[in-house]
Amino acid sequence: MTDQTAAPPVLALRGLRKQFGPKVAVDDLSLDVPAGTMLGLLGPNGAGKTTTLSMTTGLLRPDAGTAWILGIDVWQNPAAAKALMGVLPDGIRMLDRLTGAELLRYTGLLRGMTEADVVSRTGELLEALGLADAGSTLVVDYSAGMRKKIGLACALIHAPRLLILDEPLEAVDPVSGETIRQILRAFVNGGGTVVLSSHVMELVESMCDRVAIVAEGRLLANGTLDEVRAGMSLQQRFLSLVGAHDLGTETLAWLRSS
Ligand SMILES: Nc1ncnc2c1ncn2[C@@H]1O[C@H](COP(=O)(O)OP(=O)(O)OP(=O)(O)O)[C@@H](O)[C@H]1O
Repeated sequence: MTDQTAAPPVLALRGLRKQFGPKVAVDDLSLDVPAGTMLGLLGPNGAGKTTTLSMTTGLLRPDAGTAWILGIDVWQNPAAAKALMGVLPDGIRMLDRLTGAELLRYTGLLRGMTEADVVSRTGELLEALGLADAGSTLVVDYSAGMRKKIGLACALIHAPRLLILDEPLEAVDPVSGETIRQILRAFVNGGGTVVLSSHVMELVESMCDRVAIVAEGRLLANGTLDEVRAGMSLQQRFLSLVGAHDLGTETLAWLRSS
């Protein structure tokens, strides 16, 4: 692990804000992510996680504020900032008329990699992620979990400094999930930095050393896993911050058979 106190943050978000019509999706959000750490971004549905990550990765222009990757302003110098990061977006259409291998090749060449590196890394990534037999299958014919894995492979192929992953283990089977955990741990142990969003508390608790919790576009907690948990489980802490939704006894009473 790198010395987190001395090194400048790999990712710095400052005053990010985004409004859709009357809805403020992200409201004055600032956050630092130190080098060599894995941050779990948590929040209930509609909290603003995807909107935050989209503004961080150059996909969605903020109304105010900006994001810096290793000191480079994503919105002033997008090409340089994007070269440093690998991104697994949520719900963005891939070029799914390509095969898995073609998609990786296209991504690698677009990233300026040499042909030889693209070929060797494509083979390694397909093998590591259990997609070796599906390398010549069109991505449109992949299952949801396979699409997630090929998306992750695309994010990794150019060996970025920062990975930004929206729900990286969603729809992924347990065997592949463990492989992805190992890949991400090795990436962080090698000095890389990861920001991932998830709804799975056990995933965040077992993998992340830092946690940020957002609700209604605002940052409610941010720090090391132990700081944020404050002596509770992450689930308890999350519910105490976000507010548990307690169903009354009469709600959905018609579902009871007797
Ligand atoms: N393009 C858009 N147009 C209008 N409203 C949007 C748009 N994108 C997001 N929103 C709204 O902004 C809010 C935050 O959405 P966002 O997708 O960032 O939440 P999230 O935390 O990623 O949610 P989830 O966990 O359900 O994926 C929601 O109220 C959503 O309806």
